[in-house]
Amino acid sequence: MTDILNIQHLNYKLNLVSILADVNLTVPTGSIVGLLGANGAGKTTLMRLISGVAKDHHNAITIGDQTSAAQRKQLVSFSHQLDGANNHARLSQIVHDYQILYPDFAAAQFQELVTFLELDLHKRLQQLSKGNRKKFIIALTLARQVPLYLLDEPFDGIDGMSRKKIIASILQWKTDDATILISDHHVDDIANLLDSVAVIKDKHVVATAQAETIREEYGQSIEDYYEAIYTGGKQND
Ligand SMILES: Nc1ncnc2c1ncn2[C@@H]1O[C@H](COP(=O)(O)OP(=O)(O)OP(=O)(O)O)[C@@H](O)[C@H]1O
Repeated sequence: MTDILNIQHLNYKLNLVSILADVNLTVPTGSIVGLLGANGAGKTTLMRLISGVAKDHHNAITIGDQTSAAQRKQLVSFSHQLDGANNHARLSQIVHDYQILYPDFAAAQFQELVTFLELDLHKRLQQLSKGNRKKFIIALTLARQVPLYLLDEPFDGIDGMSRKKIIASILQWKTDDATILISDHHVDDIANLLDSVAVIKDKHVVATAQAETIREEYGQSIEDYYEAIYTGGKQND
């Protein structure tokens, strides 16, 4: 199996402070990988770097065979939380702008996601509950036709029913070739979705493992595996 994402010796500083140090990670095409780490571990920063929103000055990140940020942006759909969006805008307007920005946006697939997630596109962004805002972000993110999707804490603060719907939508709309990197600190939420995990701690990826290996060889749940790393242990495939 080929790797869609390859990160070699990635270092990243903000205001002279080291945020990520010597991060190495490969992600096989078609897999769903959990990027796990405590608050402040660097998950969002890593996703910003992968997507090209934040600058990796040393070309340490390769997607497909592309290392430049401009090229990588075309290959990644990143759930960037709509921070820059106009809160007064109707969802339909935001979708329209998104379509112009991303020619790979599949309108029919987006419409299916909207129906499935029961979103009302006539509403304004500011009228959405936290959960519905998350659902809207998921629908926008998954509607792009790209090899790599980055979902940054898609379940943060949302109820169990909505979580199940979002998980179902991820599974239903994921094609075999699509790869998903999904960050979370509540491992329970995503454990059943994952093919493998990568754990970030102390500025780097300290452990990677297949979900099957964790369960069958280590005899652990993904949550136990993750917690053991955070309380001192360290394991790699
Ligand atoms: N603009 C910034 N300036 C300085 N430090 C920053 C900035 N943004 C993030 N950081 C620091 O970078 C580190 C990683 O933050 P990041 O948001 O990537 O973590 P995270 O794993 O996504 O956390 P969470 O689970 O809480 O969202 C943190 O220590 C944070 O304080």
